Amino acid sequence: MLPVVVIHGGAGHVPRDRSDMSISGVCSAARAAYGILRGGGNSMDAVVEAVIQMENNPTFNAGCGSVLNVKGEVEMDALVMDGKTLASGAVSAVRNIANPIQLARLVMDKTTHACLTAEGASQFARAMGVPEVPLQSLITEYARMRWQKNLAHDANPVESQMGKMGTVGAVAVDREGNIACATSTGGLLNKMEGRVGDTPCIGSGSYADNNIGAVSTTGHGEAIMKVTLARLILFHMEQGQSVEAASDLGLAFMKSRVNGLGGVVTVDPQGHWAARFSSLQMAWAAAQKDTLHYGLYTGEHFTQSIDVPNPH
Ligand SMILES: NC(=O)C[C@H](N)C(=O)O
Repeated sequence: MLPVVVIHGGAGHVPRDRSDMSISGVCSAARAAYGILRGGGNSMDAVVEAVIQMENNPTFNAGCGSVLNVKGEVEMDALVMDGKTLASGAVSAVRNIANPIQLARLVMDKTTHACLTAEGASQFARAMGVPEVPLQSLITEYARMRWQKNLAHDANPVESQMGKMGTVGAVAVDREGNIACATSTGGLLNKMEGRVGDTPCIGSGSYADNNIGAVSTTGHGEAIMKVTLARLILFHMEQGQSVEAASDLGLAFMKSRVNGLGGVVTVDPQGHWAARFSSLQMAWAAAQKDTLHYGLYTGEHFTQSIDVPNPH
């Protein structure tokens, strides 16, 4: 069953004209991550590579393409976790960086801390030689249009949040049985300056433990934090539930208890995997045994050989 990688491109509602781009984005990321695993690479390198690809893809709400805060600026959150040691690294409210997931990994590898935020994170990035990029290079026309639309008096903030949630994440198990996860986001549209969501919070935005499995989450961050969704799902797995049942139990609890919608990708140490969501859609892809799996709507599950070019 090993190795395996599972990717999401955010829970929410993907407008029809953007759905092909979302599917091809998650499939490319899954293919790249699986290439690393198939070549004997480790799960941490695989999930970070997958997330970098999606941060660089303007289709997703992470890196370039991030949604804008109320001031029209980009502030991003990211987290990585290593299931072997339970080491983790996160950054929150970072600006002017193309790949927050790389900075999160540097926090894990090069500091004794678990999370750096805002200006302190920028200073650390400079010290590590991570190049600064202009704010404008992270802002797409689409993100600006949605920001402006949402400032209008008659805007429906709930509806537009669900319009594009687009956070990205990946979980993987490598040949050695080591498990890792990575999640990255621009957060919620028109959020307050300084708002930190679930993504950089261990146990909410993701969690990985070689003994249990890993989960990367997406959806309404405040709801995800209330139920610590990633760890909740792993708790159900510890109690003997399958990856699929545990994911559904966690998402159902979040819906019934705090009225929150979202989605997850989940793996266990044997390589069983699931991509589940309570939102209308979630672009997802998985790669295992040289087969690419992907879907967007509830119940959708397409497969093809990993060596055949992207479906869209
Ligand atoms: N798109 C998302 O998944 C949003 C993210 N969970 C946040 O609230 O920051």
